[in-house]
Amino acid sequence: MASHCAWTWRSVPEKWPRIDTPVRNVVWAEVSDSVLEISFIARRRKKHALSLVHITGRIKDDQVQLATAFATSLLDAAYAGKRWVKRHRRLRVFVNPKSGPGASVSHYLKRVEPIFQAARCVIETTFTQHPRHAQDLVRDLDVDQYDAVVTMSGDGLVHEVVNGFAEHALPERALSIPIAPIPTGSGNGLCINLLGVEDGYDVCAAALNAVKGQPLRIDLCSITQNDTRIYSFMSQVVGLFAIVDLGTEYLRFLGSTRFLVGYVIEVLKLKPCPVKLSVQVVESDKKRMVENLHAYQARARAKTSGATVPDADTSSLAAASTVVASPLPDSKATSAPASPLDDGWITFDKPMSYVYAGKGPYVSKDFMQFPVSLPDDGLVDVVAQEITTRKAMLDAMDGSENGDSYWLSTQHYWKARAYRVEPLTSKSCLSVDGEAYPFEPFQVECHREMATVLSPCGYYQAQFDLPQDSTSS
Ligand SMILES: Nc1ncnc2c1ncn2[C@@H]1O[C@H](COP(=O)(O)OP(=O)(O)OP(=O)(O)O)[C@@H](O)[C@H]1O
Repeated sequence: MASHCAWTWRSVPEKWPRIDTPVRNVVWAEVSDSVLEISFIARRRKKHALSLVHITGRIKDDQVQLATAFATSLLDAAYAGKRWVKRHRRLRVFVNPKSGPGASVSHYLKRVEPIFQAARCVIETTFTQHPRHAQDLVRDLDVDQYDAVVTMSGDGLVHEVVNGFAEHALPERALSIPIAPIPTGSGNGLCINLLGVEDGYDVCAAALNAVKGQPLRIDLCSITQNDTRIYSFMSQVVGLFAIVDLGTEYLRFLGSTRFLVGYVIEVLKLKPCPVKLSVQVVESDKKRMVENLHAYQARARAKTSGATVPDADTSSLAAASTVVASPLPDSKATSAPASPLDDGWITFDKPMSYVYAGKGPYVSKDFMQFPVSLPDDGLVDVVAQEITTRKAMLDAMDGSENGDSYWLSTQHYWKARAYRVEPLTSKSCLSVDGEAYPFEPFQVECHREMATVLSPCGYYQAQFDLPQDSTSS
C-alpha cells in the first residue's frame, strides 16, 4: 500500500478539495450498515493546523464486500509500522484548565477528544482541580488498566505524572507506562522535542501521537534536597532563567512570548546568580558532543527506517555513563563538598547569570538550551552562563531557537553524571521542569531510561550542526 493516500472529488473541486495525508494519519476505517466511514488527521489547506476529517459514504449493495475489504486493509496499514500499534488504546487523560493561556478545556472537547473517539480509544478523563491533582491520582493508578497517560497541559503536568509514578507502590511498572503530552501550556518543551518545532504546538498532532506513538525510554534526573527527592524529566534552573520561568505568571496570557518578555526584563537587571556549582563532568568538548549527537541521530533514523543498525549504543558517552537503569535508584547525594578532580568533579567559580541543566534540546519553541541532549545517554547536560554584558545577553536572543548560544565562549556546557548547587544567599529561586522548589542546596543525578514517553519517530526532533567554519569551540 502506498504511504500516502488521497481522496478526490473531481466533479465539484471547490467544495470538495483534494486532501493528502499519510496512511499513518488514518485513525479509523470501517463499513457499518452499508456506510463506509474513514477518519483521519489532515490539513484542510496547506498552511492550516492539523484537524480531524471524517468522510462517510453509502455503499451500493453489490460493493459492500469490496468496500469492507478496502476499509480492513486501510486500517491494517494505518496501524502497521516498524512496530505494530495496538488499536483501542486505553488512555488516562488529565487536562489542566489553568495551563498556558487557559484554552485547554475547549481544545480538548473540540479537537482532541473527537480524535480519541474516532480512533475508538477507551478514555478516562480528569480535568485537574488544583496543583498536584494529577500527581495524587497517578500515585494510585491501576497500572494494568491503561496503555498511556495523556497530559493536556504544559510541562508542569508531565512533571506531576513523573513524580506520581515515582511515588507509586509499583514505581518501575508505573514509569513504564508511556506519557503522551498534548501542548496547551506556555513552554511545552517535551511536545516540541517529541513532535518537532512545526507540530510541537499542534494539539491534533499530539493527539495522534497518543493514539499511534511508539514508546521511547528517556532518562530522568533525581534532585535531592534535604531529605526529599523529586524527579525531573526536563530542566533544573537557578538564576536568570528561573526568575523568567517563575516570575512571569502575570504574563501568562502571552503564551510562550511571556518568556521572551521576562528575559529582556531580567537582562536589563543583570543580577548575578548567587551559587556555587560543582559538576561531575563526563564530556566538555563542544564539537565532540555535536559529533556524538549526529552519530546517535543517524543510528536512530536508521532504526526507524528499518535499516540494519548495531544493537548496542557504543558511543563513547554512553559507554562512559555508569549510572545503572533501575527504577528508583539509591541516591548518591552527599552533603560533603565536592573535592576537585575527585571522580571527575569540578567546581565552577566564575560569576554566573544562570545555571540551566536538563534533558531534551528545546525548553520552549524559541529556546534550544540543550542542543546536544540525547534522550537516553544517562547524562544530564549542564550549562553555566558567565556574567557578560547586557548587549551580549540581548544579542544571544538572536538564534536562541537554533541553539546558537551553545557556541558562546562565555557559555560553559558539560555532559555530567551529576552536579550540585549550593546557594550563597537565601533570596532567589529554583525551577524544576517549570515548577517552583525551595532555593536550598540540591544535588542532581541522572538515571538512564527511567521513564517512557510516546514518540512518532523514536528520537528527539531537533537539528543542530557544527558551525559552517567549524573553528569555534
Ligand atoms: N485546576 C488547577 N488550578 C490551578 N493550578 C493547576 C490546576 N491544575 C494543575 N495546576 C497547576 O498548573 C501549573 C501550570 O501547569 P502547566 O505546566 O501545565 O502549564 P504552563 O505553566 O502554562 O506550561 P509550561 O510548564 O509548559 O510552561 C502546574 O503547576 C500544575 O500543578
